[in-house]
Formats: sequence, structure tokens, C-alpha cells
Amino acid sequence: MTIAIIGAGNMGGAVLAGLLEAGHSPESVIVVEAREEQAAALREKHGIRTLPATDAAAEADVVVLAVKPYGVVPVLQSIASALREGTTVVSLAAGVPTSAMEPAVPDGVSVVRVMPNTPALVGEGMSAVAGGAKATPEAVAAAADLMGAVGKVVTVPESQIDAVTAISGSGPAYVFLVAEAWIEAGVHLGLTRDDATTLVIQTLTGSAKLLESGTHPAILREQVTSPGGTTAAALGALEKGGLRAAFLEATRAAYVRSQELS
Ligand SMILES: NC(=O)C1=CN([C@@H]2O[C@H](COP(=O)(O)OP(=O)(O)OC[C@H]3O[C@@H](n4cnc5c(N)ncnc54)[C@H](O)[C@@H]3O)[C@@H](O)[C@H]2O)C=CC1
Ligand SMILES: O=C(O)[C@@H]1CCC=N1
Repeated sequence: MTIAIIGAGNMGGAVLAGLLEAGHSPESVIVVEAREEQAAALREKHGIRTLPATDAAAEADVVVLAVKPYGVVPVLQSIASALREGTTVVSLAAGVPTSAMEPAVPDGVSVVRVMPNTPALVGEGMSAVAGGAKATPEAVAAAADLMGAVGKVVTVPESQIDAVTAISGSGPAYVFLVAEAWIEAGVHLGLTRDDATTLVIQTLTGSAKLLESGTHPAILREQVTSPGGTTAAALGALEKGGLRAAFLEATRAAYVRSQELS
């Protein structure tokens, strides 16, 4: 199977690295990248080919679109005549519905929309996959397989992609903001910035692993919370500060913004 990646920045670059790591041969992956310096660096690092978009599209069984959202439809229009029947187009772009992409491709080409997130850069991504109206089940499965190279995958109806964007697409930024605030809080308490950073990152990593064990978050939280103790004092302050309400509001804002962008 030949995979063409159009746009090898953060997301496209992560998918490229994940595919090669998962055992795809460099000969089976073609990159289309507007920045020649980046294209040359990827050729050098991975031994892959870079080609003009139409040449890559003509060879590909799967075309991954990882350009900025405004570039998606123009790129599809520019490669449409080169796409063969049976090709799958997988778009990673936020806010571009399959209904906007499907008119740009010939009949017999499946369009699948994916919402990934940046931990894909380290093989720990979370992607949701949604097939367009004309996508075959095989095409949806191929997209899920592709994103499986850089993390976990769920399949959802496209109507839920805005909610996915609000939860996992934008989600890493929520964690990074919390980490930033938490580290600064440690510095306020007199820790060195290095120590505070180590304490926070390892606490996040260890807690994420405990969550992965499948125990409900409320039970894990109770295990940390002695009656009348330090955690109870901190949690009381977080509740008073409106943490839960802030999460509801934040994700609602991302959801609404995702709908607006579409
Ligand atoms: N960064 C994020 O957290 C997420 C990004 N996405 C989506 O992924 C897509 C890519 O985002 P990033 O990787 O962050 O952007 P980026 O700016 O890092 O990468 C885009 C790449 O496409 C290249 N490019 C632009 N036009 C091109 C063209 N016509 N032909 C070939 N290459 C072209 C650019 O040179 C650049 O390397 C966007 O549509 C975004 O909505 C989706 C979910 C999360
Ligand atoms: O902020 C954004 O619009 C994109 C979508 C999900 C993550 N980044």
C-alpha cells in the first residue's frame, strides 16, 4: 500500500514517523511538502521520496492531507484529476467537513475525516475517525489503521467530531496549561523550577498510568484524599475556584468554535 502525506509539519511529520516506526517501508511512503528545506530534511532522515502533489496522488492508495484547514479543498482540487478510483483521502484538518471535501474528488474516491492530537508526535496520539457519506467501510478501516501507527483510535459519526475536537483535539493544551500553573505554584512554595517541573511531570505521568489501569477517577482521587488532610484542603479550594464548571465551559467553548469553523 502506497501512502502519500501532503503537508509534513507537526501532524503530517508525526504520521510519517509513526508509519515508518510501525514497519511501513520508506519506499511505500511519499511526502509532498511545500517547504523544500523540510522536504530535504525528511528525505535525508527517513529515506522517503518527495514528489509534486499530482505525482504522489497518482501513485497513492491513501492520501493523507495534513495541511492547514484553508489549504484542504484547494489541494484536493489540484490533485483531483490524478486520484484513482478506490483511493482513500484522509484529512486531519480541523473544521473541514467531508461534505466540503467530497465535491472536490472524483466518484469512487473515499473521504475520511480524522481528528488527531499532538501526542501523536510521541506515538501516544488520540484520533477519532469518521467516514464521509461516500466512504467505504474499507476506507474507514484503512484510516483507523493508519492513525493506529501514532496512538489510539476510535471511530465516531462525523456529527461528533466537534465534540472530539473539544475533548481530545484541543485537550493536550488543557494539560499543558495545568502543568504550567502547577509548576509555578511549586516555585511559589519555594521549590526550584527544575524540581517543581520534575515533580509535576512525574505526577502527571504516574497518574495517567493509574488512570489507564481502568479504575474510576473518583476512586483514584479518594485513595489520595485522607479525611481532613492536605488533599481535601486542596480539592476544596479547586471546587471553590470552579474547576468543574471551568472544564464544562472550556470544552463547550471549543465545541462551539469547532462548529463555527466548519
Ligand atoms: N496541531 C494540532 O494540535 C492539530 C492539528 N490538526 C490539523 O492538522 C493539520 C496540520 O496542522 P499542523 O501539522 O499543526 O500544521 P503545520 O503548519 O505544522 O504543518 C503544515 C505543513 O503543510 C505544509 N504545506 C502547506 N501547504 C502545502 C501544500 N499545498 N502542499 C504541500 N505542503 C504544504 C507546510 O509547509 C507545513 O509543513 C491542520 O489542518 C490542523 O487543523 C488537527 C488536530 C490537532
Ligand atoms: O486549535 C485548533 O483549532 C486545532 C484543533 C484541535 C487542536 N488544534
